[in-house]
Amino acid sequence: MSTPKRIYTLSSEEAAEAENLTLRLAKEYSGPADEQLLRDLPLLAAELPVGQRRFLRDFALEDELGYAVVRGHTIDDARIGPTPEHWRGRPVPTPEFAEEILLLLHGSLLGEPFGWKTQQDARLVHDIFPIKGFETEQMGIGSTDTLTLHTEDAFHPWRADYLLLECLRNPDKVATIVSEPDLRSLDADVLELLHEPNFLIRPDDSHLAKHNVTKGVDAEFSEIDEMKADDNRVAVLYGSREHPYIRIDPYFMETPTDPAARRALQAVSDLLEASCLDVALEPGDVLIINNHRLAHGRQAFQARYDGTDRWLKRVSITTDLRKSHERRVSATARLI
Ligand SMILES: NC(=[NH2+])NCCC[C@H](N)C(=O)O
Ligand SMILES: O=C(O)CCC(=O)C(=O)O
Ligand SMILES: [Fe+2]
Repeated sequence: MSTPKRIYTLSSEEAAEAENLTLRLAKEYSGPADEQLLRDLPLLAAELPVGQRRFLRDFALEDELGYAVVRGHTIDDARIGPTPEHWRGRPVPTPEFAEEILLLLHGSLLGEPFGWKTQQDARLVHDIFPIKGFETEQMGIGSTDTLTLHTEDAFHPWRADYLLLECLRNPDKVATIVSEPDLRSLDADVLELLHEPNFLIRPDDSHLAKHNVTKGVDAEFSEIDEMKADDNRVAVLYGSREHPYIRIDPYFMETPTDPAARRALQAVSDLLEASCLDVALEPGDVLIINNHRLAHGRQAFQARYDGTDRWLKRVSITTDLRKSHERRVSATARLI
């Protein structure tokens, strides 16, 4: 048994290898949703430096840590160009296609990338940067308010197993917040209630029709609407009793009417808040989140809106495409 490692820093030779690989692939494929690229990803990932690949595999298999960082990729600031004003209306491929490929390659060592028909107009690789007019929103595109702690897409049974965030720029060192609570510190009765289906987690606002192009996706948005009002109670903790997994987004959860369940949710929320750490991503960092263990968020900041804003890329990874089979149009389709 090796102890899990938190960070892998590439040597300059490894960074050059990874960069050459992604620049080459960016010329060979048409965009992040290129069917052939998605088929080829695991084969292509075999060309990434072996140390980095082993690090990701250890992280996944040990399943101990909530997050890990691969640091030291080269980001060509001039090539990627200014931080866009919006994720809509970008060219395909974008100038940062090589960086999107890098993120997808990391993901393919952990599982299969997928996207939501109800989020960022069904794009597979998401942009996270501040957008004018959304400053106070509880979405990745907000800024002036702390993005509260959450499991990514906590409301959904097919949510990601891993969430990957890649930093393209972050001049003000705005921190991503990570919280890896020691759940064993909770009282036994609280733990018991959290392991039972007592809780309502609602879809977050990024899945609302008003934030997306809705053409042809009516059924999916209706389903999101239904999920905002249904009575599908779920457990916040699951898996082993000794080292449980967690699924939580207090901001988008209903306050339980039962006083004991309410206290249990408050206790785990307080523990999450007390377990927070800041991780300020640097350009070239890939943050790998175990979405069954980590709650994450982001510190508040002041957007610049001058092309130099913080800019991350995000992709969701599943270890089991099959569970969403009914929703995907073909065996290899990635949108659910
Ligand atoms: N507590 C929260 N703010 N939850 C929602 C998280 C933001 C959401 N994942 C987005 O894409 O923007
Ligand atoms: O901006 C960050 O560091 C995290 C963003 C995030 O959690 C999200 O967009 O869901
Ligand atoms: Fe998130």
